[in-house]
Parts: sequence; C-alpha cells; structure tokens
Amino acid sequence: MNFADRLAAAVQRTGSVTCVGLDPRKAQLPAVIRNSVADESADAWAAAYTQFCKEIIDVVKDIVPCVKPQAAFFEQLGPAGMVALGQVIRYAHGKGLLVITDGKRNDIGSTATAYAQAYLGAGDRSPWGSDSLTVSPYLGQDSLEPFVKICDQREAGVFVLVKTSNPGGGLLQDRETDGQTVYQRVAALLTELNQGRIGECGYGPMGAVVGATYPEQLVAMRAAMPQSWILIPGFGAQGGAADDVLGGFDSKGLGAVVNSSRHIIFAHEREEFREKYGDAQWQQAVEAATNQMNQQLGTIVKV
Ligand SMILES: O=c1ccn([C@@H]2O[C@H](COP(=O)(O)O)[C@@H](O)[C@H]2O)c(=O)[nH]1
Repeated sequence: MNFADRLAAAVQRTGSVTCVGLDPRKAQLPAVIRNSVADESADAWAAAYTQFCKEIIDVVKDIVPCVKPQAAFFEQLGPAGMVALGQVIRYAHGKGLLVITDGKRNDIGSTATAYAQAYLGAGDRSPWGSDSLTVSPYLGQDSLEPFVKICDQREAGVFVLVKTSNPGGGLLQDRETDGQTVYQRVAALLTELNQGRIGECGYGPMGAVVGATYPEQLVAMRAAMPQSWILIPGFGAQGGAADDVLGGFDSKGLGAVVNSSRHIIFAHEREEFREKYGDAQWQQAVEAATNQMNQQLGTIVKV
C-alpha cells in the first residue's frame, strides 16, 4: 500500500490526526531520566534520548497515527545520537506507528539519491528507514526526482517545505515571480509530481509542510494541492490552535496531520499538567496532552 493510503488507514484506525514530534532536549527531559544519565558523554545522553522517546511511543502508539522524530536533536549528539535516531525509528515501527523523519534534506540530484536511500530506502542501505521524510524544494525539480523515484519503489512519502511555520519564512517563500509566490510555485510542482501516483484515498506520495501559524495560506494550499497530504507544524508551542488548522483538511477529515512536539513530550512542564502529574508521572502528562490535542482536533475534524 502506498504511503498516502497507509497514512489514511492509520488516521482512520486511530481516529486521530495528531502527529507527536520527538524532539528530545537535554534540559527538558523529565528529572527521572535526566538524573539517570551517568556522565556527560554523548553515549549516555543518546541512551537517555532513546529511553525517553521509546516511553513516549509506548504511551501514544494506539492513540495517534504517526510520530515525527526531529533529526537535529539526535545529530547534535554526534554518531551516538544518530544510532539513537535509528533505534527510535525502528521501535516506533515495531509499535505500529508511521514515522515521518524531520530532516529537511536535499541536494543536487546525485547527492539527493543518497539522502533518499538513507532515510527511505530498504534494509542495511537505510539506517534511518522511515515512511516519510521532510525535504527542501529549493534546489529545484531535479533535486526532488530521487525522492519521487524512491517513493515509487518503496511506497514511501515525502513532505516538501511549502509554507513553513516560522515568522521569517516569508523572506523567500512569499517572494513573487511571474504572478505567484515561491510557495505557490512549490505547491504547483507537488501537484504535478503527484500525477499518476494517486492512491485509493485520493492522495499521492508528495506531501507538503504548511504551518498552523498561517491559517489563511493553509486554506489556499489545501485548494492548490488537492492530492497532497499536508504536515502542519506550529500547533501548541508556536501558537497554532485547532481553528487554525481546520483549513488543512478535506471534507472526510483526511488530507492533513497536525504535529505538536514540545507541548506533548514536555507536557510535565506545562502549568495545566505540572501539578497533577509532576515530573515523576511525566508519561501520564504526555498521555493527557495527547488526548487533549486529539479532543481539540476531534471537535473540528471528524475521521
Ligand atoms: O515549518 C516547520 C517545519 C518543521 N517544524 C518542526 O516541527 C517541530 C515543531 O515543534 P514544536 O515544539 O511543536 O513547536 C520542530 O521539530 C520543528 O523543527 C516546524 O516547527 N515548522
């Protein structure tokens, strides 16, 4: 089954459009894990990140369709961190979750092929074999072709940066040429690349990233890319709310997943959960925050 159909099935199975972002940070790990780190070595922190992410996966595996490990936090630890990233991806797969690795990778076509194989390929050639990868479009169509190819071969998917959630993204993405913005041009390219690749759910493997922090543009991008799944970051910690993401969904409640990282994985720090669960019961805080997000989204999206 292609990635688009697998994502649709996972959303329908769990009744959730929440994607839990796995962004481990040393200073925000629950004390019980932070205090167990034996020394300041990368190996010790990598083991802590793995444990933290595995425990989150155990909590959310039946209540969300997918997780999104953020490669940056693992890379920060060097080789040990990248081993940990592979372990987390495999663990999530073992628990039945789809994995969207957030790496924002790309390069000239011949190098992009290596990224595609590393993150979406098969077996030993893919140490971080995920279901999907975030990809930059700024090297042009030839840089996206290797990802299109591997999506066809491996039934994988990509989420290409269209309109990112950060305040400064407009500097380049909102630039106009030939009567359209850069992000509109990227959206049109994704629609072209999805041609002939549409699954039973009506979507193809070439997805898009559009931030919850730009609700008007999200509505326009839903219309411009009727066959692209949209990954919507920026919910929660960046200020995006349920009403802001409504425009990303189709009439069946499909077509988008909404990511939240800090507000879920560090829920033990949030005022509303801190007193009830505290640091010691941080997993219950993760569960409560995930259920809360599912409910908030459930009131606007029926799947
Ligand atoms: O436009 C984008 C693209 C990616 N991200 C990533 O999503 C998460 C958001 O984390 P929060 O803690 O929920 O803010 C993080 O990994 C970003 O690198 C994004 O925010 N915006």
